[in-house]
Amino acid sequence: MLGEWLDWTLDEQRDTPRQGTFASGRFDISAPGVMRLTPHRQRPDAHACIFSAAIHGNETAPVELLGAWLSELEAGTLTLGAPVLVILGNIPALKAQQRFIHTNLNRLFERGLSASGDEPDRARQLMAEVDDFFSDNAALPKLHYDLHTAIRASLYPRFVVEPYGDSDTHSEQWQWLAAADMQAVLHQHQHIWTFSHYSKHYHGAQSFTFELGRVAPFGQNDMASLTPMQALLGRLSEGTTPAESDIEAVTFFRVRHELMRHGDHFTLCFDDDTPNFTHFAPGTCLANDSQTGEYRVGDTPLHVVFPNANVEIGARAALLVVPCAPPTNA
Ligand SMILES: O=C(O)CCC(=O)N[C@@H](CCC(=O)O)C(=O)O
Ligand SMILES: [Zn+2]
Repeated sequence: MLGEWLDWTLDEQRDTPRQGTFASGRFDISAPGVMRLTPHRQRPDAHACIFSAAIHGNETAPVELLGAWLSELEAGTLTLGAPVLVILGNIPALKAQQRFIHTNLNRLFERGLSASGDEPDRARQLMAEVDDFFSDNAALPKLHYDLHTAIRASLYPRFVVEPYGDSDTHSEQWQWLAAADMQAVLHQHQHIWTFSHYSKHYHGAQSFTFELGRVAPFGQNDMASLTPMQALLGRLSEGTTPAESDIEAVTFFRVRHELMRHGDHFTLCFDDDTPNFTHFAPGTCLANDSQTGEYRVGDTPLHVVFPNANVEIGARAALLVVPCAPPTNA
C-alpha cells in the first residue's frame, strides 16, 4: 500500500495498482498523492480523518511520519478502525525539495478560486477530494491535521496553528495536542486560506496546521521527538480515543497583527536565524518596507512567528503574536 502510493505519487507514468487491501482495510488511490483508507470494521468512536503533508514540498518530517504510520498499518501492528484520507500536497515541489514551484499552495484553499496554474489546479483538486471524503462520511465527526515543519528554529519546536473560524475547537483536542507533545498553540485572528482553514471554515472540522520541528532533508529529521504525534495519528486511525494530558505545559498565543510585504524592498530588522516566538519590546523596529516605511512594536510587546523577508509582494512576512489565556474549554 505504502509502496504503491509513493510510486504513483512520485512517478505518475508507472503502472501501479490503484486499489487493494491490507489486513484491516482497503486502500484507493484516487490521484497522485491522494489515498483513501477504508476500514473493514469501523469503530464506534471513529472520526473521518484527513492527514496531509507536503503542502510545502521541502517539509519532509511529516512525510516520514506518515510513512512510519502507514508502515504500522501495513505490518498489522495497527488496526484501521476509521476512514482516513491521506494527502501529499505539492508533488512537483516535493520532488524538487522546494517550498513551492510558482506560488504558495497553502494560500489557495478558497472556493471559487479563479487563478490558473499548477498550484491553483492542485488546490481545486484537493478541495474536491476533501468535499467528497467528508460527504461520503457525513455521519462521522470531521478532523483534519495538516502537517508541516517551520523554516526557522523555534522557542517552541512543536506547535499548532488553530485556523480562524465560526466553529469551536472541542476541549478534548487541547488534551490530545498536549499528549502529542505540542508545546504551543497559536490562534489565528482572521481568515487565511490555508488547507486546515478550508476544512474548518467549509466543513466545521476539528482542524489545525501542525509545525513539527524545523525543515530538514529526508533522513535528517528528529523523528524521535515525533513519537507522541505518531501515537496520536495511530489512535485516530484505529478509531480509539487518543491519550490525554493536561494542558499546563502548553503555551497559548493569539495573532495580534499580520505583517505584510508591500514594497519591492523589504527587510526585517533582526537576524535571519531569529527563532519563532522571540519576544520584542515596545518601540523595537521589526521591518522596513519601501512602500509603507518602518514597522515598530507599539505599547504591547510582541513575539514574532514565521518571519520571512523573501515572500512574494502582498504576502505575509511575519505573524506578530501575544500570549493569551488557555481557551475556557481547555
Ligand atoms: O516557517 C515558516 O516561516 C513558514 C512555516 C509555514 O509554512 N507555516 C504555514 C502556517 C499556516 C497557517 O497559518 O495555518 C504557512 O505559512 O503556510
Ligand atoms: Zn509548511
